[in-house]
Order: sequence, then structure tokens, then C-alpha cells
Amino acid sequence: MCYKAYGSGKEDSPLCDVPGFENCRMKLLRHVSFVDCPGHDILMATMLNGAAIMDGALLLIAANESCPQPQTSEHLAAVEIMRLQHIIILQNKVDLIQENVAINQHEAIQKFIQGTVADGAPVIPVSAQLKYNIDVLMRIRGGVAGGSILKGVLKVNQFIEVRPGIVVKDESGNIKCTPIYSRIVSLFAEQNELQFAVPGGLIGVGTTMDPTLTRADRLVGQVLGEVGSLPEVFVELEVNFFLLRRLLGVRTKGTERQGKVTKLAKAEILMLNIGSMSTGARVVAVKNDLAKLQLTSPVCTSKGEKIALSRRVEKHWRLIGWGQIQAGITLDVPPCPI
Ligand SMILES: Nc1nc2c(ncn2[C@@H]2O[C@H](COP(=O)(O)OP(=O)(O)OP(=O)(O)O)[C@@H](O)[C@H]2O)c(=O)[nH]1
Repeated sequence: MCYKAYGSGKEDSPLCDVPGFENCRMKLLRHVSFVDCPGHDILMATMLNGAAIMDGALLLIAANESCPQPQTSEHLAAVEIMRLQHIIILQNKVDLIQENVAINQHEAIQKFIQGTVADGAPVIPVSAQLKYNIDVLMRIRGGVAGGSILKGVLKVNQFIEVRPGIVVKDESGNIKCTPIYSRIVSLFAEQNELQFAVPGGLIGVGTTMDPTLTRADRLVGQVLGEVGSLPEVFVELEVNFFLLRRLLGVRTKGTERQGKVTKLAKAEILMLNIGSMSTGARVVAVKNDLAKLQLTSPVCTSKGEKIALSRRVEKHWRLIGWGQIQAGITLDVPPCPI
């Protein structure tokens, strides 16, 4: 799936301009409204009223003045009070200054926002009057997924899916998942832009996904890979397990037995770590070293994978053992629509 921003004059379902999809129509998902806030200090209350309904802010800084100006500090304070977390800083009027002045001011801006809610926000040099870089601003960036590659190669322009994707419960309480389909638009390791990425280290995967999907760690523990290559999505696992004799890292006095790990009990709740996914699980059956575990959230994994088992002991999740997936119940995943 890909996303594009158009002015409100555009038809609701324009034709897609991605090569290969020219005959597909796009679907209108969201309207974005811009509210102009007065910069002058006597109009601060008006600015605050406006900020109360906003999801994000563009903070304009004039490039031909020193930074910070008193009103800029005040506006940034308002952004903090209103807890706006999506901020883009625009260094405007760059047409009026030399490049070295712009670079010096960029550094001053970085110093100014350090430790504030705007720390790490992109600073884009623009000229509103000459429309310089306005296209960069208008290009809504897709979501970025971060993680490590377990096997294979990821390439720019590759079509990918994320599993389990969007998980919902239907009216009867049954879990349903819909994988997210997308395309890789960029790959990063540290600050380096890559054309392809291989296992080892942390990779940032820029995608065409709606950024609200990747925000606030919503996709943590999900698995990303080439369309059609990912393992199944499980809602129940059958594992053969091994329990530790004692809890690790717990001090026990004398011959006290507090630290002993007791057997798994039917209906007890455990926490499982499977790959990078943590999920709760209810023990539905135990026989010798085999246990059936009903998962609180579905997990994309495969038979043979190792899992860590934790139990809540005195308000903390403590490692009590590990296991290996033998079998399980999988969800029917709807086929890729493309
Ligand atoms: N040279 C140059 N002038 C600009 C640019 N952007 C805005 N201006 C000028 O700056 C002046 C102020 O612009 P406004 O858009 O009224 O600024 P504002 O921040 O909305 O001002 P308030 O409404 O008082 O908050 C105008 O004369 C604009 O023409 C730019 O990129 N380059």
C-alpha cells in the first residue's frame, strides 16, 4: 500500500502513479487541516486555543533573525504544554541569507531544541516565498520499521508484508489478523542509506505504510518480510518445555525454598518471549514436559522456534524456563490483495 498527499481540490479517488499500478484508484483516508497560529505575543491565548485541537505542529523560525526569538521560545513551550509530539521545524526565508548563516542558525536551532519535546525533530530549510523545499514538507513520510534481519535480504522497492499486522476481535471474541502490505522506500543502518540489507545489526526500513501504524511501537514484535515468505500466525502453541529449578537472580536465605520454580499449573498466566514479541499466555494443558499455551496476542513464528517462559513472582516477571514450539493452532491469514 502507498500513501500520497493531495490538495483538497483533488478528486477523492485519483489514479495511482506508482509504475505497475496505473490502473488502480487511490482511496481517500484522511483529511489534514492546517491552522495558522499568530506569532505575536499578544495573541498567545489564540495560539493556545488552536493548539488544543492539533495533532502536530510546524514551528517556523525566520532564518534572517537570531534563534531563539522570545516568541519562538514561547511557542515551543506551548507545544510542550499541549503535548504535541509530531513537530517539524521550518527554517524559513533562506532566500535572504548566505549558506554559512543558514548552517550556523541550524546549529543554534539544534541547541535550542535540545532536551525539549522538539529534540530530534527534522529541521527543513525552506523559502515559503520562492516555494523552495515546500515539496519536501508536503511529502508525507511513510512509517519506519526498525529491527534486525534474521535471514535473507531486504531491498529498496521490494514489496513486503508485516505479520500478524492489524489484529482485531470480532463480535464473538475471535481474533482476526490482517497483514500489512507495503513497499520498502529506503533502508538505513546507523546514518548510512543502503540499497539492500543483510542480517546483522539494527536496520531502519522506510516504508509506504501509514506512519500512524509504526508510531509508538505499535508494531513491536511483528515480523516483516517479502510478501508470501513469512511464517504462520499462531494463537495457540504446543511447546515442550524445561523449567529452571530455582529462580535466577533471587536471593534466598539459608535453606529457604522461596526461590524454587514450581510446576506449570493449568490456567495460570505466563509471559512468553518469542523472537522480539512478548505476549501473555494461558496454560490450557500440561502433560509431562509438554504444555499447550493459549496466546493473548497472535504471534508470527514457526515450529522449532525457542521461547522463553516467565512467571509473575512478587510483582515481577521472572524467567522460569524455556521451550521449543512443536505445533499449534494458526490463524487463517487473508491472501495478499495485490
Ligand atoms: N524573503 C522572504 N520573505 C518571506 C518568506 N516567507 C514569508 N516572508 C515575508 O515575511 C512577512 C511575514 O509573513 P507572514 O506570512 O505574514 O508571517 P506570519 O508568521 O504569519 O506573521 P504573523 O501573522 O504576525 O504571525 C511577509 O512580508 C512575507 O512576504 C520567505 O520565504 N522569504
